[in-house]
Amino acid sequence: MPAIALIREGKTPSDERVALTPAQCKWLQKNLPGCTITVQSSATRCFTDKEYELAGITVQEDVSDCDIMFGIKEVPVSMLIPDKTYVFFSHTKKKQSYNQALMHAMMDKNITLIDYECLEHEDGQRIIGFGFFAGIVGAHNGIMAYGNRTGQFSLGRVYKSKDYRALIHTYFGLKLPNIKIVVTGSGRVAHGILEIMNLMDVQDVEEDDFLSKEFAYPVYVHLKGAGLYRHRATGKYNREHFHNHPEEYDCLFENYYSQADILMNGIYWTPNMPRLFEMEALKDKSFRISTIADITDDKNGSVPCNLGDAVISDPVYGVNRQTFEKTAPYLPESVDVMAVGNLPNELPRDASRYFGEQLIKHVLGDLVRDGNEIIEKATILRKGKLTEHFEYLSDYALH
Ligand SMILES: NC(=O)c1ccc[n+]([C@@H]2O[C@H](COP(=O)([O-])OP(=O)(O)OC[C@H]3O[C@@H](n4cnc5c(N)ncnc54)[C@H](O)[C@@H]3O)[C@@H](O)[C@H]2O)c1
Repeated sequence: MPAIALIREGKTPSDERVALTPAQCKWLQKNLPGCTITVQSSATRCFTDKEYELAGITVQEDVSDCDIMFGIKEVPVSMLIPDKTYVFFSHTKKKQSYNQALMHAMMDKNITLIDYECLEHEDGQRIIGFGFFAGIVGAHNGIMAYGNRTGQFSLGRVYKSKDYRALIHTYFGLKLPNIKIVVTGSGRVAHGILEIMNLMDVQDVEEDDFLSKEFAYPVYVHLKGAGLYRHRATGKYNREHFHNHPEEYDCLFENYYSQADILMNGIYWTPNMPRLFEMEALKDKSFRISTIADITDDKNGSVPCNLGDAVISDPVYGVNRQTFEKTAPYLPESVDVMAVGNLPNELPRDASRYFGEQLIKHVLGDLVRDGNEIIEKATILRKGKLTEHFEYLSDYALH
């Protein structure tokens, strides 16, 4: 059986997440006969070297004896070991220019690349991801930003809590004002947002009521699928058709921006999908939203006033409603945007545990045995060459 390594993250700013926790490694070594895991030592990983050692896992600097290298973020070229199989989020499948050099290096080094993002069930639903904790952290940060803007309540930073359980304790006694929140999306991110809505005692209301009433308590409406999109000609929504022809649909969010205080965006978006609103809408006096948590986080994407990644240490900025320029947060003439690309890193231990569970449940056994169709379809490179499913990357991979 191929030997597994958990490699040290090398990207800057450093990421603390890891694919398997010490307890999960221990469980695998016991329950998956022949499985051996070696952890490359790291000073910044959310589980310390000591924690892995206490779980009976070998920790060392040199992992060149291993066969399958599990990481999270892009592996720096200087850290790539030739002829190995790497599994990480490569961010190459959309021909991202900032990772083209990495793609070339992996080809030169004869590497087999499996990308977590490309692991999909037959119907296209992604199998593993960090979205749930992105939704948790993003929703918290959105509410926190609204509190900072209005001075009506105060929430601390997520990363200051030891873990998710400790975070939940900080909500004790929190009483939100009578705000109206729109939550969008249907995947893991949306689930994480809804979890925070429930924990903060924000009530779920129907679309019609949200659009026509004010409430004596905080409320949210959850928009997805038919609640968010309508075919321009037929007036209907069909999930499969929408996934294949999103450009034929209108977005219904426009009806909501004059009725909501906060937008929590968790949709999956590509440039051929309609945006939630256009930038000009910010000038509209009826645009009531003052805080946007764009957890989806596509720059100038579904939320056009997402002006680019903010960072965990400074997650909120303003966007002037007339000039559309970036400003300090919490100004009267601006809308606040919270859009950070690595939100789960505010709760790295919980996010890693959640990720590892999915990895074990759906992928790892088959990966170390003979592989399967799902893994095949997520294999971008085999021994340095593009696989059939990723031939469309050939111009990007050419060098
Ligand atoms: N800011 C962050 O730190 C962070 C972290 C994780 C995810 N994200 C982003 O949030 C967004 C949502 O992520 P998620 O984890 O909820 O995703 P997910 O894979 O769990 O769910 C995606 C949902 O979108 C739907 N969908 C609509 N059109 C689709 C299409 N054309 N192809 C595939 N699915 C389509 C799917 O049916 C599914 O319900 C993604 O853009 C993701 O990159 C951001």
